[in-house]
Amino acid sequence: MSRSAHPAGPRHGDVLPEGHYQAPPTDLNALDPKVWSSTVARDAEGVVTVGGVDVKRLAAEFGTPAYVMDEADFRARARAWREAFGADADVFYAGKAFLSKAVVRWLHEEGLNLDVCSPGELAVALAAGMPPERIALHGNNKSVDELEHAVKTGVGHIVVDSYEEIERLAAIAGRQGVRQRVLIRVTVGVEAHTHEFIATAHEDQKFGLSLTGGAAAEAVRRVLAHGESLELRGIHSHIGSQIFDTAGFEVAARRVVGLLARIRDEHGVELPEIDLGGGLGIAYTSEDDPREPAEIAAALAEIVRRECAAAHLAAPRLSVEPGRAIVGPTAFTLYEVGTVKPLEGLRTYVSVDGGMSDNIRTALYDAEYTVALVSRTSDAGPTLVRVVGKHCESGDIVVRDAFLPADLAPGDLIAVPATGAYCRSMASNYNHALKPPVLAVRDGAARVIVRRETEEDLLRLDIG
Ligand SMILES: Cc1ncc(COP(=O)(O)O)c(C=O)c1O
Ligand SMILES: N[C@@H](CCCC[NH3+])C(=O)O
Repeated sequence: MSRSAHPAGPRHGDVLPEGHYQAPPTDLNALDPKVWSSTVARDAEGVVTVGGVDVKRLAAEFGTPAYVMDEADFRARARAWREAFGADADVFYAGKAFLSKAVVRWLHEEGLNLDVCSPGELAVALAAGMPPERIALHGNNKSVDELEHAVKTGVGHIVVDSYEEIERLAAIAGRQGVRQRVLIRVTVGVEAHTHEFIATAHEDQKFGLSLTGGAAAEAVRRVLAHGESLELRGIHSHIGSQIFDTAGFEVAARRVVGLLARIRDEHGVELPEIDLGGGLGIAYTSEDDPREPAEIAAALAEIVRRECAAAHLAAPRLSVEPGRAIVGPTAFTLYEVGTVKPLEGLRTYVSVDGGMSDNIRTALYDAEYTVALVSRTSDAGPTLVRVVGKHCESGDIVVRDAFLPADLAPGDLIAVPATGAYCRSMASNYNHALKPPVLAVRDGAARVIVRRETEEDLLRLDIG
């Protein structure tokens, strides 16, 4: 995802390096099904509809900016993951990607489990009725209070991430008279980003206990030593984000299974579970080619089966934690165009009524998005645009370089697809922006599942 040709991006009229920047689309009115959710279409007037509701109606009724979530698409993706992994594996949706009570209910109904990584996420999960035993708790610095609450709640398992946490949790479970199920998060020395992975390069980060450095083995000893209050169920690894192939998972699985074999040899215990985490990629632009859940599930199951057979271990139960791959493609962000500022010889700056407060990923990760005019079609030719927000930052960019029709005008509605993951969940109140609502659309009806913030919401926290 590097942009080496021009640090500032392409200029209008540039010959763009092939495969590096998004090329001008042949049809600006077309909506690539790779990046738009499955019910998105244009009606006879050319207005984009989702779940049978047109975006002009959504904007009129609920205002902009708004995250628009395609409920049928979300459910279908969740179900596809569940079915792909089958009865011998568990799918834990990673709530950090996006969580709300409605989403928890959909997940529950579709038979998925939930990974939470904070007391806030746990509260939403419980408020929406997710059975505690189907919740896993993550985090690299869980407080005593958080652990006490999680154990009391009866969460299915806790993924421990440090020696301190093992000692704290053992004491807490002991006091509560329960035997808490735990997985140990290990650092497998694999850093995976899209097509590449760099073995051993990922030791230097805050998550997990190092396999190569021996910390993982020591954590195993410590958890087993607390056998009365802690039940060691398995090993957890998570290798990165927006990954398109399974090569990194293959290395991770081999190393995790290697640890399982050592645990059997040293402690005489065969652990029944391994969790390979999340990180599977989605299409943000037409150039991305994610793999289907069935293909990923088959590949991961085969990797684990092969590695276990080689180590003469019975294959443990596998779990995965996809977040982005389920929720990312299910939503787009709907904006109204406020200003259109052509910069001669460069590009046209299109200002929308949101920005880095509703999508920080472009500024934070140099993430790539695409954009479309959705309130009408246009026969005008493509013009190179940068979609920017209304914040006091020159880095307040939503879509760095894309093409929109040259007749784009204030009042038009544009939408950025694939914003279901890590956009609302990472939204901020910078410049006292009000976080946009999340709308769920299905079968011709739209409803608010997370309401728009109000100035009263902001002022309520401000104790003058
Ligand atoms: C432990 C863990 N599990 C699951 C996920 C979900 O990742 P993604 O949304 O990329 O699938 C993350 C986030 O990267 C994570 O840290
Ligand atoms: N938040 C990141 C990924 C990190 C997820 C949590 N470990 C993103 O938007 O891509």
